Amino acid sequence: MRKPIIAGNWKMFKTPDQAVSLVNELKELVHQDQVEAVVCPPFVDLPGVLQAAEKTGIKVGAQNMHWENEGAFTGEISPLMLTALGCEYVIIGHSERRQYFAETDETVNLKVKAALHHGLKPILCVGETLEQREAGIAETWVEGQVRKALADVLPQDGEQLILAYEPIWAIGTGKTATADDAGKMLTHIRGVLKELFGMEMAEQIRLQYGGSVKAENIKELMEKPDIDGALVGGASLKAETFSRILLF
Ligand SMILES: O=C(CO)COP(=O)(O)O
Repeated sequence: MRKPIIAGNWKMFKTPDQAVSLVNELKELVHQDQVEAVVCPPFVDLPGVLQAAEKTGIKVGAQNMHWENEGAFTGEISPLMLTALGCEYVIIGHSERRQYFAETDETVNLKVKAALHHGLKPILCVGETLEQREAGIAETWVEGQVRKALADVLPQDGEQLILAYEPIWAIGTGKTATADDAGKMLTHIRGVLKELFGMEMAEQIRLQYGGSVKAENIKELMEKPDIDGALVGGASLKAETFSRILLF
């Protein structure tokens, strides 16, 4: 049985103080362990959030990282730095990173491998544009992203992996993919994972949907057999809205 995992991607929102307040509010509202709750604040918020989240069951992740341990890479953060803080998760290959910061399938692959090597759980993001969906190539495109991101990843590392399908046209637009479309894509992705990692491992990997997830649509999404959770942007920025999603 895969434990549901719902993660909040706070993107470039919340100062350190605001981030700690949000976790404190959240922990008052959410007392359950049926769903794994993760928050992914900006880097500078991580120490405070990790401290506030301690012993609450709320897990913490970063939104990105470099693949090298250290080096002359101005402005970057390494996996060693994240593990030293006590981070458990790291989002990799979010479409905003691919679109605005020139991340490629190759760098995403390097980051996924580095995260696994350091014992960080990658939340690997994939998803198609509206043009690709309308051209009928969404499945082929997303499958290609999955295969390239996971090239040379060992099957036994599969259980650390979370994979999030986020159609770009559904992010921050209020347009959610229908539960049927999201479920269908994630079933397709699990099929690819079966081929890459074997049936048994693929059945353990948790798959998320992301893109305008809110309290009103989470239940229907979670009813799909291959949707094990969600990656939530806007609605994760308020304790009230995020807790309603977590308590779906
Ligand atoms: O990009 C997302 C999460 O990573 C989704 O963002 P929204 O929930 O704001 O659409």
